[in-house]
Amino acid sequence: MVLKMENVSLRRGDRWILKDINWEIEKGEHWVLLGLNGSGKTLILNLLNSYTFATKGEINVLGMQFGKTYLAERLRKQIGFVSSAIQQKIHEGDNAFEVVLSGAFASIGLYERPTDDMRERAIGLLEDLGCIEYANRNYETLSQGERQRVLIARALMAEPSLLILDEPTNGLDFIAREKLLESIEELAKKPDAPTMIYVTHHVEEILPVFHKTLLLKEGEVFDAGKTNEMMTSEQLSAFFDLPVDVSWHNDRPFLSKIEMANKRGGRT
Ligand SMILES: Nc1ncnc2c1ncn2[C@@H]1O[C@H](COP(=O)(O)OP(=O)(O)OP(=O)(O)O)[C@@H](O)[C@H]1O
Repeated sequence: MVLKMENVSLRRGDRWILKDINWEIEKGEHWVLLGLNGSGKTLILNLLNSYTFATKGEINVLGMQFGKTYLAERLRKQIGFVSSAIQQKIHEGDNAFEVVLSGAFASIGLYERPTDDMRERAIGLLEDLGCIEYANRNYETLSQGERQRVLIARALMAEPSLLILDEPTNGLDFIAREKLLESIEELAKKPDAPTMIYVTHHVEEILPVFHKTLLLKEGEVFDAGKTNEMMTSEQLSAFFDLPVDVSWHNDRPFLSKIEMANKRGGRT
């Protein structure tokens, strides 16, 4: 078991903004967390990041329970994060190599002296993610797509058991998005890959290696299970409260809205 959330709820004021979240992730699974804006995705990630604590319920990562402060540091190294929040914190002047190295210490910026093994690992990851040619460039000079690759390499430095990619294709053009998705797919297929959670609100970004999907709606689990069972026209029409049609191309789902005029004969 990699992650287990049991009846996790979060209250702010008199409102429950997460309600009874149950989610179990086994080793070797790759999951998508799909939800519309405001569905609670960031809240769940903040819980996993220990930025915030559950009002009710329990969270376990690799058998370690969250909320026990002495485990916070160890847990943080077990979970690799790629998110725009981290991107904004990267120090100006750090080059891509340094950004990747800092991942070994779960720090932003490099305060400790990296070992030769760490340097070698960082170079290997920069190569794997296709960013070795800009290893010496300052992070702030990189394009959005290049930055995301560097951040994924950084997140992998500490050899996490769980890697969370929070909307990694934000701000990427179509080509850059598809190229990044290709790299993520390659990464996920590796036998020593960490368990991955891909957080998105875009159905068409769901790669075939992400066999499991959790649908999050208004702070609650709408449904969770095999991706192909979640990605049906019927299921997603109920999820979005809107008649939609799911079609598959190259093992990836694509979503289109069903227009009222052809709704009668169009849906199966
Ligand atoms: N501190 C807070 N107090 C009250 N409500 C909050 C607080 N933090 C978040 N919320 C609410 O909880 C809901 C879920 O927010 P969250 O940011 O997790 O959504 P999200 O799924 O990440 O959306 P997006 O895709 O837009 O990033 C929203 O309605 C938000 O307004």
